[in-house]
Amino acid sequence: KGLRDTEHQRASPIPSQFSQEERVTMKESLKGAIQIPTVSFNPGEFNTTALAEFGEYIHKVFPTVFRTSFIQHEVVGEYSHLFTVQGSDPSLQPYMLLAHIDVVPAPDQGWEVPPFSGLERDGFIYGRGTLDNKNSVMAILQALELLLIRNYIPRRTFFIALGHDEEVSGAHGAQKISALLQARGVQLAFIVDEGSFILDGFIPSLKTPFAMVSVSEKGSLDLMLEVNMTPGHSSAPPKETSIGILAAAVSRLEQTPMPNMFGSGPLKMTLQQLANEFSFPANVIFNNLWLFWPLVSRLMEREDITNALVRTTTAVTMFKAGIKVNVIPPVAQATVNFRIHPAQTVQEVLKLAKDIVVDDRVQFHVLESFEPLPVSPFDDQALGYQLIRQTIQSIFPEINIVVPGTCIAQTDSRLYTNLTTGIYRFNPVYLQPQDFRSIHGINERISVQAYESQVKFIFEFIQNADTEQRPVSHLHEL
Ligand SMILES: CCCCCCCCCCCCCCCCCC(=O)N[C@@H](Cc1ccccc1)C(=O)O
Ligand SMILES: [Zn+2]
Ligand SMILES: [Zn+2]
Repeated sequence: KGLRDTEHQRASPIPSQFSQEERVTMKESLKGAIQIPTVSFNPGEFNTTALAEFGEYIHKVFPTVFRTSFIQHEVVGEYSHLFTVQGSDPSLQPYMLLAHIDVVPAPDQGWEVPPFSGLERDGFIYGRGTLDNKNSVMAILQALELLLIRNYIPRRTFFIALGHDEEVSGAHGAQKISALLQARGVQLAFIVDEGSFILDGFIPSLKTPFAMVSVSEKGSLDLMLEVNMTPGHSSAPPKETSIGILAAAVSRLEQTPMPNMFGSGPLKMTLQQLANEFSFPANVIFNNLWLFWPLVSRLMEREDITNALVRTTTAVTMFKAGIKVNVIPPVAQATVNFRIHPAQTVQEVLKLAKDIVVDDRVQFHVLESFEPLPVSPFDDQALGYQLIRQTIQSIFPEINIVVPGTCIAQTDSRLYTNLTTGIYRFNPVYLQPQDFRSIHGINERISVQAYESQVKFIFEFIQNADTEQRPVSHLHEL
């Protein structure tokens, strides 16, 4: 089901066709963005020189955006950017496009080309940020630049928010932009952010790619486990040390997965909507989840990515202990990162963790926590969701299916729940499992053609958001 334009729409939308010169310019602009190492290392620890340079760079490559009278540009939290694109029709509720300009570190080791070179090879642009998330930063501004050059004047106001510290929490960027807009009394129809893709090859029995728009997002709990014991000489050790006790505790956590929550949250809906895309007999199984759910829930546990969709995951990420080879260690500390399933809460996961460890000598310290995000509407009336569907249909006509999903990581959009209930996480880019591993990994890359499609998608999306919408019963009628 989807939305269809009415006769009130613009007489002729501007076609998403770009000249050869524009196509070369847009890919070169992306390469230039990749070459600026806007790395976030730790909360509050960024490459500020690169972030400042990035601010100057976007002025240089998108001059029309910066000189257009109905666009207001503000720098927030020193390095984040907020654009207000004032529409001509104040009766239409504004929306917001999100992306982030920072990237995770990328040591050269293992890369085919240096990670901040932005080199093009065999039709791909390589580098840190090509998928996460400078592709979106640049595609949003590029699409707007091209629309403005074609004298487009939007009807619906929209915001573009580019955070500079998403990779380390968003506290200085997204959170400040969110507070600023709230103080201005802004309420948004919807937000579109990173967090999902057109997925290809993630489910073995599903051969056709499908678009998954994440309508929810997992929460998180960072727990520090600590054991304190009396130090002493290693020549006469006690039966148990702080390291041994803590190692046993984290091992119990690793060996005892959190409960499988299949059936709660959006996953069941995702699979039901995908059911007819599977070949026999998987199509029968997914069409009859009421009968086969025990089998499906076990199948989902087999792969790490699908396992992350059915439960709260447990990852032991840091371990610190010991001060000298012949000293019984006084303290041992370990950090565990839980990603919380949308049907659970931080408190429930904390209790489950304590019930698994059951050792009074282990202290629990909550470092950071964030509840899972509520499910955004994805029905016929959900403007943001339907605009994404409509634009997918136009730019990727080969994609027959768009499904609601859950983002297994966290995005800046979680900091904007005060402004809207419609938060959609979707990048209009094909993603295969090896591409997924390149995000925060090595050899992150995007094809030139995929980047062009992303620009086209946003170019059409902005125009689609300006058309009057009314529900229609079937997507293929569009
Ligand atoms: C039935 C469908 C099965 C297919 C499922 C396939 C799922 C693959 C989707 C890939 C999604 C990739 C999402 C990328 C976004 C990454 C965002 C990110 O890394 N965020 C950080 C944010 C953060 C949070 C807290 C502290 C520091 C940073 C994260 O760690 O979550
Ligand atoms: Zn990202
Ligand atoms: Zn990331």
